[in-house]
Amino acid sequence: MQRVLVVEDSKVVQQVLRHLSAHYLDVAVDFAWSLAEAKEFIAKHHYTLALVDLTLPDAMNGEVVKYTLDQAIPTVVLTSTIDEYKRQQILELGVVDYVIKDNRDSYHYAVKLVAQLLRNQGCKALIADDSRLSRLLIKQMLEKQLFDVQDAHDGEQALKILKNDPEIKLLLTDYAMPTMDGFELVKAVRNFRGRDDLAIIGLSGAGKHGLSARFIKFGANDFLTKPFMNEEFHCRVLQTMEQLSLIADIKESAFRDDLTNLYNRRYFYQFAEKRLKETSRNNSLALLDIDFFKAINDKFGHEAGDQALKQVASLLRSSFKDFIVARVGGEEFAIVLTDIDLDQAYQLLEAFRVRLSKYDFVINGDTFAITVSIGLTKFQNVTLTSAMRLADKALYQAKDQSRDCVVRQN
Ligand SMILES: Nc1nc2c(ncn2[C@@H]2O[C@H](COP(=O)(O)OP(=O)(O)OP(=O)(O)O)[C@@H](O)[C@H]2O)c(=O)[nH]1
Repeated sequence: MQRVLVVEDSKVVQQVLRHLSAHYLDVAVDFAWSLAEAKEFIAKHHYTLALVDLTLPDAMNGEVVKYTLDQAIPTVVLTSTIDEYKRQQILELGVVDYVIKDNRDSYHYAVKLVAQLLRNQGCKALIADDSRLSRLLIKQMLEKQLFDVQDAHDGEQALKILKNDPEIKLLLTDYAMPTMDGFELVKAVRNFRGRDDLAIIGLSGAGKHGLSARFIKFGANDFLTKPFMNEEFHCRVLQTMEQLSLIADIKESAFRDDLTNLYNRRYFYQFAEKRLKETSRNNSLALLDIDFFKAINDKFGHEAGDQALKQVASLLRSSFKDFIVARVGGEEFAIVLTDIDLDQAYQLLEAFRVRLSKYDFVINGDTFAITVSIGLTKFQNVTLTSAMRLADKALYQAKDQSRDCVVRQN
């Protein structure tokens, strides 16, 4: 579990940071007023990151920063003033970055920076550069941002690594390299990894006019000229990764059902088509429909009906953790059960049906029961249309029989 420590002695600033953390950080956050209190927290918990004020009543000269770094906690510094000397001092300590507290937006920036760093943790990055020293320096800078970093000494090696590891999310590539230069690499990579799936930042020495535009035209997300300042590097990488995260969030929410947060119909159809192409896998498809749902709406109100749908979704999610569950209609759900045979799928669905029928739905003080009818069919070597037709036919048979049952069609 990720955990963040914030150390700040101003009541007002701490309040603002609490508010922003609750909004942007989906992890446990502890707030300390002083170095002494920070030490107590650190003795009790493991922290992924610290956001600390440089000057505290019991640590006037940045001792808190030295302490968090000594404890191997990546640290972002908050400071009210900065001059070149102080900037050098802070950076030499080895902090991730510093934020100047000169307006309300700086707190916003600081918390969003922490949020992106948390997302970077465990995220894979690749450096392609023929200079060993350059690779080493960039590696250190990326590791400060919590990336898991690999490196390649030329374009060909980088391409091979990228082909074998779809989890790499960031590529930093130099322009001039033997065997395959940065442009060729970017062009080749874009054939199989899109801009919103892999971020690419082009790098090159100063004075190479026009390289930045060409890098971007070939498919890079951004460009940096060497030598770059620490702050510029961090800002560019963070902004690029933030864009990638935003696109991933938008894509994710486009595939989710608003009410239940299960996958929606659109996602289900895309996923199901993909799964059907993997002909060697043993799959089943189930369509599940709540019985007499209209009566629940009529008796307890539409709002209670919504709550009931949410609870059914939550039971489905916990019972079919290893499988894809989607809400495909008002009170209709689809499940693709992968890598198990039809008999095993039947047993799982039957167990769910019994579990649900015994569950007490308590909504606004009313307690009621819900049952479901389920149609099941094999999901292999068929078209999606015919599998859906078969599952639907089985579902109608279940409704015709007695409801509250599972019917399968081979
Ligand atoms: N509260 C709520 N109701 C919904 C939602 N989507 C669909 N419904 C209701 O679900 C009900 C479905 O009714 P029917 O198709 O007649 O089915 P049923 O009452 O479940 O009967 P059987 O399926 O035959 O057992 C309708 O009253 C819809 O208004 C929703 O998002 N929220």
